[in-house]
Amino acid sequence: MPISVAVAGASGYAGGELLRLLAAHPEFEVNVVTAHQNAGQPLSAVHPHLRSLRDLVLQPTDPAILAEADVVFLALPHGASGAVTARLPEDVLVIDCGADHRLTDPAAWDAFYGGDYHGAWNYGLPELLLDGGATKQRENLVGATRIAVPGCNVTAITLGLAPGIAAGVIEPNDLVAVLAVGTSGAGKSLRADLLFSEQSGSAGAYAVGGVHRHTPEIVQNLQAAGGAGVTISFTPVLIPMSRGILATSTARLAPGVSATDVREAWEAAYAGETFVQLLPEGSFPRSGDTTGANTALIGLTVDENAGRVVVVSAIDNLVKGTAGAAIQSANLALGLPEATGLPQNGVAP
Ligand SMILES: NC(=O)C1=CN([C@@H]2O[C@H](COP(=O)(O)OP(=O)(O)OC[C@H]3O[C@@H](n4cnc5c(N)ncnc54)[C@H](OP(=O)(O)O)[C@@H]3O)[C@@H](O)[C@H]2O)C=CC1
Ligand SMILES: CC(=O)N[C@@H](CCC(=O)OP(=O)(O)O)C(=O)O
Repeated sequence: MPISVAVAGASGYAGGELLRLLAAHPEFEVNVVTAHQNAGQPLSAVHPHLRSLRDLVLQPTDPAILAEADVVFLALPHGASGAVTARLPEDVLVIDCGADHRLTDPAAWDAFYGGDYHGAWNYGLPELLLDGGATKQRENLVGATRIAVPGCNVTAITLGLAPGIAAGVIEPNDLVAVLAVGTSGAGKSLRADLLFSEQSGSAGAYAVGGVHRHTPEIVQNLQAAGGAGVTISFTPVLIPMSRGILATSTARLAPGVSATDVREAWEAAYAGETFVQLLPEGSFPRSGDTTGANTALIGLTVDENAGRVVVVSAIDNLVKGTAGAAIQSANLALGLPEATGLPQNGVAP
């Protein structure tokens, strides 16, 4: 018997990517898709690329409709999922791609989001190192019934820096990250600043100066990895590409640490991981190397003059940054092999 799945927010970018991956998953069957303004439309009207699901019709995002499924994926705007999740039965596995259940600190929620705080859920980043690398987050996901998927910028930076924090080879209090990000990260809703004529041929920083709402989530993750007193200055730069994130993160070397120690820390962190891969010294990923894949690629070196570690991490924001992480976490929660239905290979060019 296939596992019955519902996707809320199915007309958006994250919802569409969930559906593309779920349609290729051998254990899941998508039976319910919901939307807001597009409710009543055939799915094929908003996602003409999803041919195998063309007979589905978008329904209103009503918890009673979603509760018909065994597994519910939510891809709703921030603040919209809390009210829905409160009305879903305990025995339904719920995976929220929004921010509503990511933060453990209500004060951080108030400061960066505002509105009702709905509490933190199990965090959907299986490869996240915990407690100095003693364990990883995947162990907490087995059997979970409520999972909060990370923000995409958060995933790129966390996977890049956590090994150095966990191993104590970088200083946690002087982290800097600058990210080139694609426009699909902003969602599908109409915004004048995202028009083709505004974006094409130009790059611009946004949420500059420690105000991006992903900041407390990154700090939360790196503290969980073992860093005390984590501070990070993080600046996203919107560039003219539809998908992808390329994060360049740097950190001061801890005293007495060599370049060999650094590489060994990252190698140990990701040895055996299917979806997080460290590239050889001298190789750095391009965001396009991960397009369509649930893969994070990491390039690493030490800038000896500056005394800093430089980590370049690439993900597809809609796959490892959202929909892929959601399905990887669902696989773990349900006791399925973690990589089931998830592509390691991307598309190129
Ligand atoms: N895009 C990305 O790269 C990433 C997104 N996420 C998260 O995933 C979630 C969805 O993002 P994304 O797909 O980009 O956004 P989109 O704007 O593309 O899609 C939003 C979806 O939510 C529906 N919706 C809008 N308003 C409401 C409402 N009030 N109640 C119920 N449904 C509503 C929309 O329906 P309709 O179109 O019919 O109005 C649409 O299906 C967000 O929480 C986002 O932060 C997380 C990581 C990365
Ligand atoms: C281009 C752009 O606007 N990108 C978004 C990324 C959104 C994301 O990663 O996810 P959540 O919204 O779920 O946190 C941003 O920087 O806020």
